[in-house]
Amino acid sequence: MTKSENIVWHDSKVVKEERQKLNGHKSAVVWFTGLSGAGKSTISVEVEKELYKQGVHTYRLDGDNVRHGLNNNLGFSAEDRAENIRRVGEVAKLMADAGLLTLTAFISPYREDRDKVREIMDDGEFIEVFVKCDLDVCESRDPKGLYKKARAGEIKGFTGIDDPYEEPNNPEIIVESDKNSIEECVQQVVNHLKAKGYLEV
Ligand SMILES: Nc1ncnc2c1ncn2[C@@H]1O[C@H](COP(=O)(O)OS(=O)(=O)O)[C@@H](OP(=O)(O)O)[C@H]1O
Ligand SMILES: Nc1ncnc2c1ncn2[C@@H]1O[C@H](COP(=O)(O)OP(=O)(O)O)[C@@H](O)[C@H]1O
Repeated sequence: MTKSENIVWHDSKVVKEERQKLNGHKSAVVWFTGLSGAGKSTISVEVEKELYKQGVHTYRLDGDNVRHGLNNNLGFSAEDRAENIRRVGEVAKLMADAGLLTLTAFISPYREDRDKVREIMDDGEFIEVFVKCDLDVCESRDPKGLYKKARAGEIKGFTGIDDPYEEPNNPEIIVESDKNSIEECVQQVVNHLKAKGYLEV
């Protein structure tokens, strides 16, 4: 769906596959989803560090960061979250087209919004990582003190408290951050990428 008319696609003479060849690895979007405090940022940061050590070209998009710039006009209504995820999905797709293994860390609470991102990606280039963690554990971690504020009624529509989180039905990876250490979760993601051939051309 585009609002503008009279726009015509212009192809580049260098394509994604050539960029991947130059980089020596595939490109894709590794999409972390889960409750606030589940560990999306922590795990994706460590995965990126590990991939960098292995010579992989990466970039990481994080909800808190993107909402300071590109998406600073969006709040947390269902409509704004959908638009947040739509824009991030498009940016991540461009980054994958540029040859990067792109990591994203957004709550992305709605299955439909995540599935729409999957749909715009080429086959095999959307790797959904469900960072599974009991709400009780997320709340006890409360790294930013937001659950406390939500329970006190100072934040309305907080995911998991008075706003929904829809678990993925069929994610490529499930890391259980309330059962396994940060290192184990990181290794699980890196191992998957290696085993599925993403780290080579
Ligand atoms: N109402 C409400 N619900 C959930 N989260 C809230 C809310 N208000 C602020 N925050 C903070 O914003 C971060 C989530 O931003 P995202 O862009 O990932 O959210 S979403 O994907 O659009 O749902 C989230 O970051 P993480 O804790 O890293 O997930 C919170 O720090
Ligand atoms: N196995 C684990 N995986 C990820 N984070 C963990 C784990 N165990 C404890 N934590 C802690 O939980 C918190 C997760 O916060 P954060 O990464 O900001 O979550 P999110 O990005 O999902 O909101 C951090 O303080 C982190 O150190």
